[in-house]
Amino acid sequence: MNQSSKRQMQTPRNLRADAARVIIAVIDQGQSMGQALPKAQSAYHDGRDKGLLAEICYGVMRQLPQLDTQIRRQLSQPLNGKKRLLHGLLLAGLYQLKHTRVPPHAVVAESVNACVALRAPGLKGLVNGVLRSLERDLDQLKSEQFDAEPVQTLHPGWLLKRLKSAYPDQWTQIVSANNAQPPLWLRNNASQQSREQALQRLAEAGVEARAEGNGDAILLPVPCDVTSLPGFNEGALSVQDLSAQHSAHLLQAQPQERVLDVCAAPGGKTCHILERQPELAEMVAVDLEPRRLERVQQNLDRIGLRATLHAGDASRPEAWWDGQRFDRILLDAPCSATGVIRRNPDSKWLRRDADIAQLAKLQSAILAAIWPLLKPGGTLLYATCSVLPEENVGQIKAFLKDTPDAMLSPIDQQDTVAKPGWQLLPDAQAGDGFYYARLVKQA
Ligand SMILES: C[S@@+](CC[C@H](N)C(=O)[O-])C[C@H]1O[C@@H](n2cnc3c(N)ncnc32)[C@H](O)[C@@H]1O
Repeated sequence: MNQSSKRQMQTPRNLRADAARVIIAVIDQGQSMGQALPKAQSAYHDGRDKGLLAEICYGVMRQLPQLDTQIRRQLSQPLNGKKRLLHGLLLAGLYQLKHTRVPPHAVVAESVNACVALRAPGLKGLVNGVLRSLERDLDQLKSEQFDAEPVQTLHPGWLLKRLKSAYPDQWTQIVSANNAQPPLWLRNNASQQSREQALQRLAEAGVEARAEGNGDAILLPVPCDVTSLPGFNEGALSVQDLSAQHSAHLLQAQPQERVLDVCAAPGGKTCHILERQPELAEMVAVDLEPRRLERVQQNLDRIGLRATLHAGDASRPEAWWDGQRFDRILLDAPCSATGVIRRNPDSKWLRRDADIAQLAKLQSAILAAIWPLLKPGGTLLYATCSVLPEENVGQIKAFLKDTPDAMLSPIDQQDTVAKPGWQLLPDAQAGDGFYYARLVKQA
């Protein structure tokens, strides 16, 4: 038995203590929620506990600077070193008081109990005192206006600067969409059922749902456990944001074509392309991370689809490419994910300004390395879930300038060589922030 299992046997399991550990792992140790949260959730069997743990941790990430400011004011000295987890516990406590329906007495009692699980029973009094004092001032805390813009807007200063410069008229809209809870979007599998049939089955199961746009997207206004939806386990439905669902429609794969999906994991777009065009000659999906590629296989298995998977670096195709060119390529490039902050609020605190130039460099290296894999006459769809021009319009403009056989295939009338691509901004009622540019190789 390892040290951490021994420790867990000696101390009672406490959901607030686990939330504190996840929060501190993200804000102090730079782990993503995607790494830290599933590990913590695996200790719970009840879906409601898993859900509450996720709600608290994601909520704290969304509201972090305001919660942090309001807690620090209560402390005569910061909780550092061995006491640091208690700071995470107070962040979780204040989030619950301000933003959830958990009764305040339960928030305080559970947080005080968590001190034992966090091996700090001597700090029960401090946690009790701070949370009770915050509870007394709750109305004032909820409506407080903060002088510092990063605290008021819940965004780091470097990102605000970039958003203001790129979107002088829309940045406040972007910021408020980033701070909202994202809607739950499903993708209907057109090879198994029509969207109308899907809506009928959902209605029969008592699930409120509506279709949006001309594609496969279905909006669930009330989030639920998707695995219990009719057809989900058989692959008739998948979870995928509305904006991400444009990729298969824009790529327009045809029967007997060879298609490459670069940077494919966890495979949402690979599966959608196959659902819309089941008669491909071959679908090849590549991702750098072998463990993430396992997720692609799991998604393919659930839906009953097949693809050839390679773990490899997209900027070095010589290591995995068999030399046969592709008719269509989807390049869903690694990016800042600034279009999906509402789904990954931890990214606001994990990313740094300097990452953007590094990412833009990687994107242009991948584009240049992948372009030779496209047949003459073939189509490459470049996609990111970023809203930053350096990764999107700037990237494609430079590529078109440097690549004589690359031509823009406009997505709409605004998509021109002077300002190539289609930039979607996050919308509280609709899709994530996304960018698409479609390029054709001259025959
Ligand atoms: C935005 S995600 C892709 C999402 C995916 N297309 C989907 O729809 O489910 C970006 C992916 O790029 C992968 N990646 C990052 N750098 C890479 C590289 N140099 N070569 C190949 N894949 C890379 C990451 O592992 C990650 O899975």
